[in-house]
Amino acid sequence: MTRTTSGRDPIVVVGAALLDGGRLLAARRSAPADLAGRWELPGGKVEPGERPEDALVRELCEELGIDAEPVGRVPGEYPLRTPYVLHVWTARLRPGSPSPRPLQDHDDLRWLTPAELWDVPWLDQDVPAVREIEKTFPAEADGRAASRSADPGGGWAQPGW
Ligand SMILES: Nc1nc2c([nH]c(=O)n2[C@H]2C[C@H](O)[C@@H](COP(=O)(O)OP(=O)(O)OP(=O)(O)O)O2)c(=O)[nH]1
Repeated sequence: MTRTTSGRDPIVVVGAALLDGGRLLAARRSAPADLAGRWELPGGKVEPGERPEDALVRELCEELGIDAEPVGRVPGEYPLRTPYVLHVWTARLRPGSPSPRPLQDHDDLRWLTPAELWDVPWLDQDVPAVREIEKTFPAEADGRAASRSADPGGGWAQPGW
């Protein structure tokens, strides 16, 4: 899946905060060598003319074999290596979807509870995005409601978290 953009426009990589039962899916990269062994949000590059939500669904199907539904955009734009920037979307499994499997780009998957969120070595560039996800992780899932700063006015829905 190779593509270019004209000029110096950034290329958007969509990453999924895939949530199920109050847990977040983390994926361990198997390639390239400089990223292998570190954990990321599954997803990939948006094709020219493709809607980010569609890219997310496509990438999650290709990489994990799942049928996912985007829920909403996590605030922020996170710089990766030039010319890429990471946009994060919350997502959930559609009813009847297979469970995720590491079909390409990854060699391990973990469902993380809020308490386990920092148990994996995330890619350095993903840490700010994971911090943003953490703000709206379901408070009821770990009993730390008072310490969280969910932003119901932020414009992204959280059903199913
Ligand atoms: N999907 C994803 N990629 C990330 C994250 N953090 C990060 O630095 N990247 C980098 C790795 C890659 O250089 C680039 C996205 O590559 P990719 O391999 O996931 O995307 P893709 O499937 O569309 O790529 P391709 O191999 O088909 O060309 O962004 C992340 O959290 N999720």
